[in-house]
Amino acid sequence: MPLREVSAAYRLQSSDLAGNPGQQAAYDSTGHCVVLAGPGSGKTKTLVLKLARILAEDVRAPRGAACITYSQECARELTRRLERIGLREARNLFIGTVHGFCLRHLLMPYGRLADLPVEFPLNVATQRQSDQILKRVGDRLFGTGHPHKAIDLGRHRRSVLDRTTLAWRSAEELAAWTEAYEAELRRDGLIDYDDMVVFGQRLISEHDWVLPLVQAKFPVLAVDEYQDLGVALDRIVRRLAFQGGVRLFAVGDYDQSIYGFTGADGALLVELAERDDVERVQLQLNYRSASRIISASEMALGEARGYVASDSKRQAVIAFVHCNDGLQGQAAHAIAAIIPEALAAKPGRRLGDIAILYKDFKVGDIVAAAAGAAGYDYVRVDNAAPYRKVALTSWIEDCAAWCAGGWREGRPQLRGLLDRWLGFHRARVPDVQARNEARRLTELLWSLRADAGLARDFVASLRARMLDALLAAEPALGDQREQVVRMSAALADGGALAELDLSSLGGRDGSPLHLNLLTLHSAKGCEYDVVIMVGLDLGSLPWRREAPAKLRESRRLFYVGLTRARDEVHMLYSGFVDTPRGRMHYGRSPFLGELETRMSEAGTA
Ligand SMILES: Nc1ncnc2c1ncn2[C@@H]1O[C@H](COP(=O)(O)OP(=O)(O)OP(=O)(O)O)[C@@H](O)[C@H]1O
Repeated sequence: MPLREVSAAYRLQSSDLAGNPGQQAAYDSTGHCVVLAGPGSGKTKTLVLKLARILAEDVRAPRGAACITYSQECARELTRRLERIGLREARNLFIGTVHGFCLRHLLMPYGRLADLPVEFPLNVATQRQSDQILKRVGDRLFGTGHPHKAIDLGRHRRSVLDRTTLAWRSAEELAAWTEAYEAELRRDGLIDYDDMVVFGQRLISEHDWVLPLVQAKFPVLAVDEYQDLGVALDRIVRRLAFQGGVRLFAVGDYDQSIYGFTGADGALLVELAERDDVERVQLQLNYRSASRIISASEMALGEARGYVASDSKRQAVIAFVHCNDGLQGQAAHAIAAIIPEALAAKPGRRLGDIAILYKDFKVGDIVAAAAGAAGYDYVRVDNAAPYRKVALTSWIEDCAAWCAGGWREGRPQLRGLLDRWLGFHRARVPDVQARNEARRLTELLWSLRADAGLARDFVASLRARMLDALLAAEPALGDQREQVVRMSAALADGGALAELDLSSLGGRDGSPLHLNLLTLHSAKGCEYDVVIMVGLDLGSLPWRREAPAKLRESRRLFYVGLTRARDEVHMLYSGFVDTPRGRMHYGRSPFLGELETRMSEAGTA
């Protein structure tokens, strides 16, 4: 794409980098480059602009770039940021999760040619199917009520890729459980989510012929949030970059590594950056947070990183708030006192600038009930949300945003919606069919434009007229279909989102009018003026008697929460937790005590 086609927004944003030597060095890099930097330092911004530059200057269509990140949420944020500077997902620009990349760009095109032990076309198990098989097999092997946990099986499976090693056999029962589970999946002709990455990795590692094919299509690979992407992706990246001639641009932050429990290992990022053939760039400036929040977050982490605020004069609120009536009281205080005050504190501040963060969906239920009772519209991202954000549900939400008025200003862009639609098809769609599908979808979306109306009618029309046919024809979308069905159920009479209107469905991601309720894990990569963390009690964050590695990860989770804030952080606690054995007065989170002491020693309390 010639540079002139890249937007004025690109030129404007890239000129920002000139004031920051680290960002500029990464932007000017010509070989493999890894950017290591703290929160709010502009890693993602640099990655987005660098990608635009590479596509404008170094790579010519039909060749392009693959941009991989941790979650669907992060992928969507990248898509949005790229769209803002005039780039959208296309045949030669993949933006998505590692699972999506492995499925669409490794297994679907090349899997048949390798002797992988799976059936084609690929049939992906729904979450429910894989949960059921896992339980059945576990009960058969170890008896009902056995102590082994699915989460441990998942971690073992993801972190030990070579099954001939001692490391695999060292957890004998988990290994046996995995093998029996996988055998049962295969008998049903299924693969699961983790299989996509494991088989993608095998394809890349064991078949030299795949490398030039991937390199021909994607001579550039960009990775965001590298610290959370795990062992399999790390192997894929190294093989493509150092043996396959693919140019790598990766960004990440070891201190924000919070997925060790799934098998991710932040040290892989650090090792990658230390290679002689990789240019390592370190960024020190934080554009997001006021300087008191930056120094408090380093104190919370217990490591001096020397990060500096881009604007040293900004004021911050850092509050430790004791609510003596438990989580309900914390949620009520956040809603009734903190939010109205925060809204009044800055002209133009809206609900979308505020987030309440918590450990898990059970706390989310309590917070959501309080927000709902106060009449606040909110968007909730946790395991109890009515449906999970997967590529298809995100696409439906974006179509809703377009139909609810976004079409007037091209937000999101119609072309991007059409390209994503074509990307859901198993095989590359022939040009004639692609044009036909694009026309049909354009006509459909055009006819569904409305400034008002219920989201349920919109989703029903989209499904009936195009989506359900695709879902029936593409077994690889099995797990995504489940989420679409859950979305419809939530929008139906009596469902959790029964009254949702079209624009609210479209605004379920980053809407300025919705309060954000998220788990600490899902808040990664996000930023808000005001961050309210609830449930900061010992026995919750952290658990009591966590092993040292787990405790370090909990501390990093707390750090991630703090560093989402631009102006205000409110940390709520009660000094006790309610457990199945009753109320336990373990005290507040030790992270709070340490932070308060360090802040008062430093004179910043
Ligand atoms: N050179 C710059 N000049 C002005 N603002 C910038 C610059 N670089 C980044 N920013 C702004 O800083 C904020 C944080 O940027 P970004 O989200 O890219 O950081 P990050 O390092 O990816 O953060 P995190 O790791 O916490 O997700 C954004 O609002 C971004 O627009």
